Amino acid sequence: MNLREKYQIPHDSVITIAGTVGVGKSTMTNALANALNFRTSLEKVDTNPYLDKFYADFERWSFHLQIYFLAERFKEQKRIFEYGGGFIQDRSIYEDTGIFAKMHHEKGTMTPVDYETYSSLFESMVMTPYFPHPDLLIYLEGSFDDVVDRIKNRGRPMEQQTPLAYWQEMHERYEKWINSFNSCPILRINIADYDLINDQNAVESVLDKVGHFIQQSRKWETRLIK
Ligand SMILES: Nc1ncnc2c1ncn2[C@@H]1O[C@H](COP(=O)(O)OP(=O)(O)O)[C@@H](O)[C@H]1O
Ligand SMILES: Nc1ncnc2c1ncn2[C@H]1C[C@H](O)[C@@H](COP(=O)(O)O)O1
Repeated sequence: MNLREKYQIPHDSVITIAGTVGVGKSTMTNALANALNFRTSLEKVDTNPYLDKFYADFERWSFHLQIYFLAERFKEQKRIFEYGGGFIQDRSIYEDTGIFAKMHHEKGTMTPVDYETYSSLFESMVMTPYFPHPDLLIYLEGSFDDVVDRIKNRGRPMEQQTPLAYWQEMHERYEKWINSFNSCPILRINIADYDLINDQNAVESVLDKVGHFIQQSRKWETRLIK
């Protein structure tokens, strides 16, 4: 019996991993996809034509970057649909608007007109009955200090040059955002409770939680339909 069957995770599940920059989303995405034999939908940082420019000048590039991310995530959504699910997705589309666009708008690094244009595009593309939401959003949470250590250790130059206040603001916004998020079921996991890098068994403890959670959600759905 493979791990997907062992933990009763449906073969067509779409699981998205959310959380602040550096918390461990890509690591979790790869670990779960390997264990389940699922495909990954990863954020491609190296080929992003705006990201470096954005970190150097938020005001000039924030709108361009958000439009780029929206297009990329929609392309990925189409790919996931065409394969019929069985995906682990590195970051949800909801964070683009709920965290990044909102934060840059409120901090004055995205103009009100650009924010309005972006938000109306997002609303008409994503917040509709035609947009398939993931089966589960795994929210990774961790202390600010641990997250900053991980950003430092990873060493992406553009992130090293960004003031700590930016990451602090984002960390606080994530906590508020997840408390009011309701677009799909959420499973919260604290990064202090597992270690995917040094502990071979850690992925199975996550799969165990995911399996239980999906079974519970499906029971609730069945009761609601009846
Ligand atoms: N369990 C862990 N323990 C220690 N370091 C970790 C762990 N998980 C991830 N990391 C490291 O933290 C950094 C950020 O992880 P990453 O998965 O790239 O985060 P994200 O995709 O959320 O930005 C990477 O250098 C990664 O190797
Ligand atoms: N929507 C976004 N707006 C601004 N910056 C973003 C957005 N989505 C991702 N990013 C940045 C943050 C990081 O520097 C890289 C990759 O994110 P990560 O959380 O490390 O996977 O892109």
